[in-house]
Amino acid sequence: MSWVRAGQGLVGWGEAARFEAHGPDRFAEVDRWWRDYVAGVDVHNELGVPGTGPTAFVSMAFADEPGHSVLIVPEVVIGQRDGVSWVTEIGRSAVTRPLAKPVRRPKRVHYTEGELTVDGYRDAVRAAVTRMKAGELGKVVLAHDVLATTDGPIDVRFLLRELAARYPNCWAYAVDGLIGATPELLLRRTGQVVSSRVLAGTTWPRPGVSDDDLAAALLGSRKDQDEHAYAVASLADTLRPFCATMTVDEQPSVLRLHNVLHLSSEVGGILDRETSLLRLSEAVHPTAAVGGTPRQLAIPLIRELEGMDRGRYAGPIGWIDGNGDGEMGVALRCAKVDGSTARLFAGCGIVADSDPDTEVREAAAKLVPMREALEGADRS
Ligand SMILES: C=C(O[C@@H]1C=C(C(=O)O)C=C[C@H]1O)C(=O)O
Repeated sequence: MSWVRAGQGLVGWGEAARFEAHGPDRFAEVDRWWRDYVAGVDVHNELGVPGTGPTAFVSMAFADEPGHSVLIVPEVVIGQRDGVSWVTEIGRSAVTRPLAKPVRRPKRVHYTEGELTVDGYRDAVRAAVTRMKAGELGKVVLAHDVLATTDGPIDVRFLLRELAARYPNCWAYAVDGLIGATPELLLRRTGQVVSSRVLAGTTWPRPGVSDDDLAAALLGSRKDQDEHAYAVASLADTLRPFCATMTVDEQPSVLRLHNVLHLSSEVGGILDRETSLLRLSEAVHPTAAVGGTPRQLAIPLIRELEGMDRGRYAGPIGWIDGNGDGEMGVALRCAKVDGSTARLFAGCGIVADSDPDTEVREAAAKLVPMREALEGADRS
């Protein structure tokens, strides 16, 4: 298990406990189970900072149905933040296990279409544009999948190492077979303080165009600004009821990654009452960065047009501690790994002005991180 950005974060292994939940009450059920678990453990904690003491990794299903959500309490958690490092052991001592096996790199990777083919995706985007031009809704985020098969079992540690090296600005995560490097922070809670990094509006590198020109074009694009504004408003509107004060960036900035550039806004708040990160995540998920606007129309439309189960892709993923603090990212730029296969996902926000072929290319750019990680491509 992992949640690491720029060398800081948490890594865990072993399984001291696990809880799974389904359906619309999944956040409340995981929250309740975690509170009961924490109440039942005898804690020796010399640091008392977030991410120490009882700590669990969490990965929530995108949709109420289908899909399953999971919380795992590792036997060992290694943490590092602001020059402080720690080890947490849960249950019997597991640090002194026999040495782990060497990290294995896949020798051969073969790609095939997923449940929603690229042509099917283009058709879905076209259908969504028609619905939005008719004024049914403002934005919907549609995704498709790609299957990768390798010559032997995929070593999650190899993928994490590759992702962390190429995307130091993203959170390299792994929870129960869902691996990725997300640039998007749904919510961080540290005591009363909450923050979020909302992304929506994307471009990608092309030969002969400088990153500065790309960034300027993105900032100047009405369509991307509109997509972005929907996402920021959805996060801010659902978080506001929990906050005494809130700040929202007036203008987005540009987040530059090596495969894509995004419009990015920071939202911050001070909670007006004790609310766990899980319950806050329940309120804000799915933002219009991965769902749409209005949410109650976008979610059924996603199901209708994608016709596939997203599973935990685009759901909240991260860690929580015994005080209800933690960090939840949006599970993007990821793959669900199962033995020697990986199911990669990527999606794009669709508005009335979207062009289906351009959205297909944007989704392809968002698949790059996992493809590079699987292939162990040259990092220079
Ligand atoms: C849906 C994805 O990404 C989201 C959609 C974006 C967009 O449409 O511009 C940008 C960032 C993410 O919020 C994905 O990566 O699969």
